[in-house]
Amino acid sequence: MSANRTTEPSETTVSRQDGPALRVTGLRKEYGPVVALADARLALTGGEIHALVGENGSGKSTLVNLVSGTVAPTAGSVEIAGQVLLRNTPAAAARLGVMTVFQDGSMLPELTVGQNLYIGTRADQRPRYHQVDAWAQELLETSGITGVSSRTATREIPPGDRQLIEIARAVHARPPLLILDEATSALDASGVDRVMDMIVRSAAAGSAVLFVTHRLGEVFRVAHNISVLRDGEWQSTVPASSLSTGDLVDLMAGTSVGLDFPVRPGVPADAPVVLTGRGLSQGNLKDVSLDVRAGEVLGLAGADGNGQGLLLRALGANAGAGGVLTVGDTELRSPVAAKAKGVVYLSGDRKRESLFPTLSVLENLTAGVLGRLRENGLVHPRREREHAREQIQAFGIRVGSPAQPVSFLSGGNQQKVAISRALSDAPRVLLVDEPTQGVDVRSRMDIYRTLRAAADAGSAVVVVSSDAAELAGICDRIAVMSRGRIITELDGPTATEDSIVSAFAVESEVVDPASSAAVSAATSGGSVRRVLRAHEDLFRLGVLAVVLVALFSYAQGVNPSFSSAASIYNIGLLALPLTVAAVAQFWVLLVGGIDIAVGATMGLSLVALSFTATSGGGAMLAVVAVVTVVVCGLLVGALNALLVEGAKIVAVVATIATMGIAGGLALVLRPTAAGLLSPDLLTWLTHQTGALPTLTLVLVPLLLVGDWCIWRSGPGVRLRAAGLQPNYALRLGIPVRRLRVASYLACGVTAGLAGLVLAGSVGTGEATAGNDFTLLSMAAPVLGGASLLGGRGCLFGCLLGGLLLALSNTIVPMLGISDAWSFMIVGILTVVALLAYSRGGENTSGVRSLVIRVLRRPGPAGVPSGA
Ligand SMILES: Nc1ncnc2c1ncn2[C@@H]1O[C@H](COP(=O)(O)OP(=O)(O)OP(=O)(O)O)[C@@H](O)[C@H]1O
Repeated sequence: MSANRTTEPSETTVSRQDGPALRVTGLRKEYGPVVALADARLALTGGEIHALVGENGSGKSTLVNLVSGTVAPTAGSVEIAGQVLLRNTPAAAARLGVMTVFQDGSMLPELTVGQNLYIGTRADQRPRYHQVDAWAQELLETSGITGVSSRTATREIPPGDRQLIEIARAVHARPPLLILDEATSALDASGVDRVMDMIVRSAAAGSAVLFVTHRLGEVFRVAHNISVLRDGEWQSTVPASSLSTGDLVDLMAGTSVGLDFPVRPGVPADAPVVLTGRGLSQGNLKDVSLDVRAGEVLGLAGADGNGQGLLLRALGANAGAGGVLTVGDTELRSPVAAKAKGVVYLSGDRKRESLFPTLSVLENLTAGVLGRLRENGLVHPRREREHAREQIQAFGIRVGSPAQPVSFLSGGNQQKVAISRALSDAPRVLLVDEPTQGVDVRSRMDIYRTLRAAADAGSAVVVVSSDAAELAGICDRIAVMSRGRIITELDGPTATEDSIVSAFAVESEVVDPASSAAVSAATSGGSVRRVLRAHEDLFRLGVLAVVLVALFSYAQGVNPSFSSAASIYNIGLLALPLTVAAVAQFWVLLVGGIDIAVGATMGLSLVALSFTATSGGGAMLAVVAVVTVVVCGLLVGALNALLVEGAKIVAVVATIATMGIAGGLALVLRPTAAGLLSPDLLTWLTHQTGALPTLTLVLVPLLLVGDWCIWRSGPGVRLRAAGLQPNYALRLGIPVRRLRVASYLACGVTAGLAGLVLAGSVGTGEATAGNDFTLLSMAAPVLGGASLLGGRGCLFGCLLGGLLLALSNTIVPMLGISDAWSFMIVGILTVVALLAYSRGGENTSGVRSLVIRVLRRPGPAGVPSGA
């Protein structure tokens, strides 16, 4: 990664337009009693780089969200390139020319880099989908990102590279208004250089750039003008050249702020070693040995992705790391053992690993010290509140109420909650990754003082930071890493930002730029595992196919006539309605929904057919039958969509209600089975070609074409994105709600068609005939690889899942055991699939996801600020 430190702001790069690229007037946003932004005003012209600064919680991200259309203002207006933003949606803002890189990113980990670039680019600027990889690779290369392949799964690349790619995507679009909200927070010096370079080039090309950051050095490097917010109120807009850093910090804080690093008393020569690592290895972390002593602050420095993060995790006894880690005489083999010995690890991935986003600020603050807050065996609410209040005061956490969900806090305030919790248990060793990411200057100083105080009180503190100045300011000792090894150690008090950077820059010149991705990928296992992860969905299908073949062979061993044409045909007939019901369920699972009413819809359709399709033949009968089930399915689907997306009722609850309504209506119409269906219809539905039902032969190509559309087309990727991360998808202008409504309708229609297929074997209007499919319609797609969290699986998997269930249903009687076993087998198979597919990744399909799904409210939740 080439460093470029010559990006000076220059008035000559500003090409002024007639009107402003952005004009914000009287903008106000209230969240209940919290006034996040009051009467904000701002104006930017094309070619201008405008920094927006303020302390944590001052309203910067709120302003960004309002201009980007992700939240609606309480009052005021946003004008982009002369046009008022009338609809508060990201798509509307994007149409007016806004491109935003959000504080917490919007790259979907489950998609490839190329797919992410594709869905984040305006329709008129992206290629046809089959050219996506080549187009994305070129975009990466022209942006100077050379170590990353467009085909790599985004989850495999480190956060810094993700951030760079996202910025490159936004800059490449040459938008009239480019917004970067703390877009450099995960970047090291060389990454920051590139971003500064991109910003300057973007402005030179005519974009107005609104740049939000806590790194004031970056502000003075590129900004022409600076606007300051304090406590949600606009303070002033001034030319960058008229202020010093100190003036700006004072303006942000509203008071004079000391910017001196805390005094380092020095670590006594006889300070005991509290944590020892020997031969620590994991992926690209190579055989590192290290002693950490009581009372010292040890920094781990290096270019992004050279093993610092892995070493810090290994020191916290992260699972999978090789080597020996000891505290005193005790060897630590797990994070739990480490925690018991006072070794506390605080991840840099705040959102996923450091906080409980749905719990309140109070619960997050007290989670680590509940033992101390007990009285008579129970946690005492008053002591809990007091502890939370003390921490809020000590760390200056800006919070409406301690009962607020922590995800509603601004990014910097969330970081303070995480740090405060890590410190509240007086750890023997504190391991912190990026302690001040997203934190304002004043709070940064508070955190430095707190870390120093912890060390002075006898704790050992190990810090990874991409900010070399920070390490130089607070560390007693700095271990510099390159390519997974410690290459040198610097004495903290005499080390400077420059000496640290040059120590690893010398080595970095020969570092393979792809190594950062490689090091990151190493956190999740070796190359075989990586290949498996990359083709995980295919792998699941393969496993399922093997299980099917094994079951079939077993059954044939027990009963040789099992492979006869008649037997295969019967299994096919059994699997058909199951597969179509599974496909119905799959549509909603794909976008993160669930439909309990699939079985009831099938029953209702069957009953309706018993009124409309009892006689006649030819094309007319076919049309009547299809129209009947489609209308039934549409009605149920529309009701589901209305309740889930309109009334915002949790999907499980809403569709249970729909199940009751559809099932009840079917019973009212046919209290007992009656109304024989037309013999012609039954003949069509059960027609045989070779050893298979003809409908199976029709279905298979349809499923394959459907899978091609889902996995290999632009709309398919956008649909999956809506299921994988609705909040991110929404920001990228994907109409998540519309897609969900469409999915419920598609689910209803397909469930109606499943009812028609079922009619072939039932033959009469039996209201309860679909009941078994309530569970089976969920089990089959899950067995076929679908995720209960959305965005995963395929239609062909539904077929294999349906076949497996049909096969197990057929085999049970052969074993001479009760039919009741088939229900248990379905349950057991589903749980096994959920457990087998469950993993600790970024979008799991495991038991955890089922719990989340059941508890989750529908619709993309309000995008948490800075979450
Ligand atoms: N969805 C929400 N519900 C309730 N309060 C919110 C919500 N989003 C933001 N806030 C509050 O609005 C205020 C401003 O938050 P905002 O995220 O805009 O601050 P910020 O200046 O971007 O801070 P940081 O630098 O820490 O990211 C904060 O007090 C925050 O708690």
